[in-house]
Amino acid sequence: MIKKIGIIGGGQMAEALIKGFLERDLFSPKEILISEPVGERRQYLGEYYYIQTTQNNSELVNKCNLILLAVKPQVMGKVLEEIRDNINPEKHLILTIAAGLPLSFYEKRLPQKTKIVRIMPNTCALIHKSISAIAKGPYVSEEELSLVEKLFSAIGEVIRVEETYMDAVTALSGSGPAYVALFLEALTDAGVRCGLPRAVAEKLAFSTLEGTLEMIKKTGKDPYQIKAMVTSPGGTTISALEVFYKEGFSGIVISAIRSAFERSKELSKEFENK
Ligand SMILES: NC(=O)C1=CN([C@@H]2O[C@H](COP(=O)(O)OP(=O)(O)OC[C@H]3O[C@@H](n4cnc5c(N)ncnc54)[C@H](OP(=O)(O)O)[C@@H]3O)[C@@H](O)[C@H]2O)C=CC1
Ligand SMILES: O=C(O)[C@@H]1CCC=N1
Repeated sequence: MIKKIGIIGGGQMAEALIKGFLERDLFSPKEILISEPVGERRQYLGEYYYIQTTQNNSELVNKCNLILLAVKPQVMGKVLEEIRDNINPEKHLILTIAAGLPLSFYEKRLPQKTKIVRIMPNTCALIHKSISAIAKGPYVSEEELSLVEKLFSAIGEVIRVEETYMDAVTALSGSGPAYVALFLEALTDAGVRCGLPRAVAEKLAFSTLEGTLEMIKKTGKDPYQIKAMVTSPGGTTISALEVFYKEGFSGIVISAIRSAFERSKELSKEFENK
């Protein structure tokens, strides 16, 4: 059914997806066409992945029936204006990974009955460990949604959600790798503060995070139980936890993610008329 995928925007998420599609044999290089304005980047993508490249978005839409929009929300309005007249609702299935922009943003700018699926992956796509949430528009069939599920399985896990959850998904798992990286950085700095050489602190912090996640997965215990297992009466862990509780660690995490959630909602308003 899907003959060729056209990707608009050749940035880091697009590259992660291309890598996944090729590694899982979902497309051959000649079935992938990418549109990217920067010549150097186009050349890199073309030469490294042997895929076809263009700078012309409407030409890309004419040549492909599956279109993946991988540009920043700031330029999405302009891109939709460029491709609008080339979209055929019978032929095209549109996928978008842009943060914040609701399905209605695309519906307003594309021909009536265009089939659109909104997806929120994360950068762990680079190593096939993304979690991608997908939400479909009204004209997308079950078969088409299954196809999208299969495509995004190439870069990790896929979960179906209602569109109303997409801003929360973006705030939690879309932006999530940045929070985890920040926590790792803080753990490493803490080790350095306690006198460890940076390389040692980094190794301890990374392994601890990895081991804890693996242990939660393998034992089936929840984070509360794991925390209790580590916390000896009158010991070191409870001293640290006391500070986390006093300083409002969980409250900070919740407020930060709520802020990303609000920002995601704001984005659609900010770009509504662009
Ligand atoms: N980064 C992340 O972790 C995640 C990002 N997303 C979403 O994915 C989308 C892409 O993000 P990301 O890959 O990080 O961004 P990038 O900036 O890396 O990629 C976007 C690419 O689109 C190009 N571009 C700009 N204008 C046009 C145009 N008119 N036509 C074609 N291409 C164009 C940009 O070129 P130039 O550099 O010249 O502007 C750039 O190469 C965003 O909407 C983001 O919200 C979703 C989940 C996670
Ligand atoms: O920061 C952003 O807006 C994008 C969306 C999710 C991750 N990065």
